[in-house]
Amino acid sequence: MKISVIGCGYLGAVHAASMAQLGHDVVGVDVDVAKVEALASGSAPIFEPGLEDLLRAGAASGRLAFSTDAAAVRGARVHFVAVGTPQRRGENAADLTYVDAAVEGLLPHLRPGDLVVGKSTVPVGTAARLQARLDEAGSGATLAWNPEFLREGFAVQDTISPDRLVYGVPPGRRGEEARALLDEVYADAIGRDTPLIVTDFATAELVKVAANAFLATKISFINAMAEIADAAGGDVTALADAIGHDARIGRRFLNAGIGFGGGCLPKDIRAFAARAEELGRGESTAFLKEVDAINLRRRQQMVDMVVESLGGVVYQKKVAVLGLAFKPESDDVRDSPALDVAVRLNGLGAHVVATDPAAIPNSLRMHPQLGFATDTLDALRGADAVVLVTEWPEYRALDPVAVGGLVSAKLVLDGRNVLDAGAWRAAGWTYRGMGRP
Ligand SMILES: NC(=O)C1=CN([C@@H]2O[C@H](COP(=O)(O)OP(=O)(O)OC[C@H]3O[C@@H](n4cnc5c(N)ncnc54)[C@H](O)[C@@H]3O)[C@@H](O)[C@H]2O)C=CC1
Ligand SMILES: O=C(O)[C@H]1O[C@H](OP(=O)(O)OP(=O)(O)OC[C@H]2O[C@@H](n3ccc(=O)[nH]c3=O)[C@H](O)[C@@H]2O)[C@H](O)[C@@H](O)[C@@H]1O
Repeated sequence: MKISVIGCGYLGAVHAASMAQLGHDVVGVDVDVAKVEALASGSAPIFEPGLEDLLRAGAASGRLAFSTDAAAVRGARVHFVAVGTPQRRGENAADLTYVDAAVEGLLPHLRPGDLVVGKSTVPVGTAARLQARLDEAGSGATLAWNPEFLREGFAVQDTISPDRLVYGVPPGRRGEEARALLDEVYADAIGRDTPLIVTDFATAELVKVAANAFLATKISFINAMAEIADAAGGDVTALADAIGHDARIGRRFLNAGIGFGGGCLPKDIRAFAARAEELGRGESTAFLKEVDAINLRRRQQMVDMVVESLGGVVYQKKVAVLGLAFKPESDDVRDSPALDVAVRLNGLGAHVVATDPAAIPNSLRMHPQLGFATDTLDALRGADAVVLVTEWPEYRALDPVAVGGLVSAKLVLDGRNVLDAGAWRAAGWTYRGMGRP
């Protein structure tokens, strides 16, 4: 099937390349010229494991193309909208201007029977409004909402073999046709056991924000427990292991530390709460404000721990910051807790030398005032404190004995609770985690 993907960022680039991998003829459209040039030449503009291989394979097969020209979508039967829905400046609500512009840009090129599929994360009510716009313009096209649950770092595998699919479709015959087209799109992605939920627009939109709100709540819950463990002298890691054995709770997303970031969880819970307020149901999502508040204060708690461990003064102390991306296996620094900690320490006058396997270029663009080292050992050399804030495998694997000889003081602060405290202490280090004795 011929497919177009509007918006080729973290979501759209992977979606386009994966759809080509599944055998479709795909054109990706983006307004960013540099991004389109990179994608068209088979080079990934973002760090995402496996993406570059798919881009090359897609180009070689002739089934994957990219363009800045909206008219390139002509002839496609299904059009995925994957543009950004960032937080509106100075507000909590989502900015829908890109989604609206993408749909307006599609209108002149749609043929009756085409399917426009929303993938972006939007406030509930958006799909109904966009279907009305398609109808009012006389496009003859149908809208479906097919939220995306991929995780950065696993985006390709999550797209090629999703753990579930959700279709929000209009009622009646149009909905049946939409479902049939989406089934065709995903025919090779769906295993026999892949759960498929076919529902209305509002439910599909809500499933997405509810999922992210639940994940964010789980993380803030365990971070609140970490605060109590710190005050009472308990170990949040053992606590998470213990409660995680209860299958009703589960161990995943119970890792305490400096909290969640990225281009989605933080802005999605804020937009959800803002939309609930518009619907007169602000009290139903009031807890999300607490989830956000717990999350945001973890960053300062980490900074306070560094200051305290350095005797109250960080001015001109060399602090090696391990990690900048909001999570490992990504170069994404949108709302990154790790980068935030580095910036706050720098603001206090510390001589920050930050390192990250993938996120230095994005961090440098946003915060050129920070010091950077591409080599981990260079970052560690002469450090008065080592602060681990993104749990890349190479940082978890550091040998405390070997790196002990590089630093000025053997002080390590583990913002992700991933280091073996016993091994670091045995090598002569002062180790401090978050919510660990
Ligand atoms: N990043 C992720 O892991 C996931 C993101 N999402 C959602 O997907 C949406 C996109 O997110 P990201 O890919 O992370 O954002 P992004 O910022 O990386 O990508 C958005 C892309 O859309 C392009 N764009 C903007 N207006 C356009 C237009 N009118 N025509 C063509 N292209 C246009 C931008 O140039 C940019 O390349 C958001 O709603 C997000 O919440 C959902 C699941 C996963
Ligand atoms: O809507 C989205 O964009 C996506 O948002 C998240 O995916 P992602 O942002 O890629 O990353 P996660 O793995 O969810 O991690 C988010 C943040 O939570 C933090 N985290 C995660 C787990 C944990 O136990 N503790 C914790 O602090 C991570 O370090 C990271 O900063 C969701 O997991 C995806 O399902 C969703 O599609």
